[in-house]
Amino acid sequence: MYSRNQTDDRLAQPVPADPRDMVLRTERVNVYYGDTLAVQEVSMDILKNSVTAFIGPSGCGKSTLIRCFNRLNELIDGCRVEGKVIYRGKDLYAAKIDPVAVRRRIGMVFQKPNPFPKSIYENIAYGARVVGFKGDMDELVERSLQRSGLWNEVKDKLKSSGLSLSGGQQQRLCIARAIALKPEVVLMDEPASALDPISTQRIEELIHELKQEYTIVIVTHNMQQAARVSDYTAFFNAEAGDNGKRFGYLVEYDRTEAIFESPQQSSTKEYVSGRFG
Ligand SMILES: Nc1ncnc2c1ncn2[C@@H]1O[C@H](COP(=O)(O)OP(=O)(O)OP(=O)(O)O)[C@@H](O)[C@H]1O
Repeated sequence: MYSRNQTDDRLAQPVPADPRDMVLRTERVNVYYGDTLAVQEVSMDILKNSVTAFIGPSGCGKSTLIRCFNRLNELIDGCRVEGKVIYRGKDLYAAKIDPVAVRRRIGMVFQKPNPFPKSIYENIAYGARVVGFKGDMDELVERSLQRSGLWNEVKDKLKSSGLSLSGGQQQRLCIARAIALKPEVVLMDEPASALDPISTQRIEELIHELKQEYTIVIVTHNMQQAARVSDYTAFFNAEAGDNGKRFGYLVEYDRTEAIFESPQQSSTKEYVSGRFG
């Protein structure tokens, strides 16, 4: 499933041995906010049924890049993406591609749990109804809550508000909502950073289970978390351009073990050993 490859304009990095295992690819992606370059020339592949962690110092563009994978950046005024983002061989930004359909295939979980102000049941059912789900809704709700490890805690109060749950439960509800629509990819932007250690551990266990079925990309500030949950890790850094403004770029991308135990770049080594900055 994995090899390491280098071409002229790419860093040595994980590439799938079988092309069918490549879910997402960026080709020389630049992202701008207005005239300001935020992320420069990122070319990378995301491999199927794996967890890929994005790590790096604040402001290096991790969240900006992950939002390219489901076209969420275009909801931000003035944000512009250059280069190509390819999903399953198709250009995600082609004119004929519907961004809503993209977000159905490539779901997202955010740092702050954001359940709808509706019942636990409706948090799952609402989105399914909007996309025209015609199957057994009770079964879909139960299955999604089972998959996110929340069912036993909420099965007797499905009519209660999603907002009545604890932060960790709310985040698992958001994960249940994301997977109910059967995406292929789940993007997670610091999904546990607002949670206590026990809830964090549950989310990490869940990520581990979910990768059997889904491809997961996770932004995390927590290096131990990246080391625990991910198969591959991409380290980003930021530097100042000629105009003095900082932009982020991909420094090194490899199996997580290699990034933490034998990084090739000195800045990666400094970052993962905590001697950064
Ligand atoms: N909505 C926005 N409008 C303008 N600039 C933005 C916006 N979002 C991010 N930026 C800028 O883009 C750069 C990258 O930010 P981003 O949030 O992607 O980095 P990050 O690595 O995820 O940071 P953190 O770890 O602090 O969350 C930063 O300079 C940031 O100020």
